[in-house]
Amino acid sequence: MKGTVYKSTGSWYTVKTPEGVVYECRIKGKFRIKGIKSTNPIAVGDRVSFELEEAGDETYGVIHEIRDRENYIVRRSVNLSKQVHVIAANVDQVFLLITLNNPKTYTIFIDRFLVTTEAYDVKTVLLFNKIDTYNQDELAEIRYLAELYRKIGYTCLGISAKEGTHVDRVKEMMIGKTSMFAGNSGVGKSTLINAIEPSLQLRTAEISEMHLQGQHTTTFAEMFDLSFDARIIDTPGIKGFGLVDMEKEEIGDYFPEFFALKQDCKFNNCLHIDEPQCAVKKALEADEVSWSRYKSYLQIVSGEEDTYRDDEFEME
Ligand SMILES: Nc1nc2c(ncn2[C@@H]2O[C@H](COP(=O)(O)OP(=O)(O)OP(=O)(O)O)[C@@H](O)[C@H]2O)c(=O)[nH]1
Ligand SMILES: [Zn+2]
Repeated sequence: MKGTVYKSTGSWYTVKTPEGVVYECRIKGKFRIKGIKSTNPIAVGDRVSFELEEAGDETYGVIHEIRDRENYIVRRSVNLSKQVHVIAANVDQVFLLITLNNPKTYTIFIDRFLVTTEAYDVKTVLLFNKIDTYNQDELAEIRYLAELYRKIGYTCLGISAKEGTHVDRVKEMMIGKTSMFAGNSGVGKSTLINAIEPSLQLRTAEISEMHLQGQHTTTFAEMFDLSFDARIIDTPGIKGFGLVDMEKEEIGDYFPEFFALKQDCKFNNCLHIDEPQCAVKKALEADEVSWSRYKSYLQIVSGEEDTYRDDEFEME
């Protein structure tokens, strides 16, 4: 039998067949996924094959095969330095929620996020939320940012999760796909998800209670079917994604507008910093590449940790 993993608790996996039948499954033997060392062999979103087994009067599935992943997103493991935790696999798109204030989303945060999703090969849509609260100047700033990222190739949309503005357009983009929602705490992820599917009560309250107690309980991702042929993967408490070891030379490739110019740089391993005849620097001087993007790039290449970085990229 074949199915998709909707939930995992570590030892049990909830698997749903294409017909919509749900089975609790275990794993048989060891699974090694090429190229990564992860604490969990199977993640939410994985497509698996399993066989049913009987134990007394209980029936459960035994997973014996996992299909190649289209992509996957990881979080660095806090305790085991080289190991990562796979948050989700086979993600069609991530919606990154951005607000100008309450809370402020920094462009370095957006750019770091986009580098990670580019590296994971996951499509990202930028949603500028809370447009109902902005004055003319702030709206102009949103328009400027949206234009900047649109030019690079990212879909951008201004929304109000609270008032429902453009929520229909977000829903349209979700049809037939598996989506995730990310962004700083307080940008409106839960409000948006509730506007998209009011019947879906996500674990928001549960998480804030956890915060109050100051516990760092491991929270697991979970996939939900929505009422309009769409799926979401809910990952409580995750604002951004962790990135596994990336070479300096690689980072520029995850800035699509830099990557497009790279072939015109004199050196094919150009870091676009001090090298002569660099096409990216030339484009920068000509205002064809954004300075704010370039600044983010320099910061990421230098390995500088911003003060808020670890918070942003780990579990809360
Ligand atoms: N005015 C306005 N307020 C909004 C909008 N979206 C969310 N909010 C408010 O912003 C606050 C935070 O929203 P949440 O949906 O809890 O944010 P979140 O991203 O889920 O936050 P975490 O659970 O901490 O990650 C709430 O008070 C919401 O009512 C919006 O479009 N306009
Ligand atoms: Zn260059």
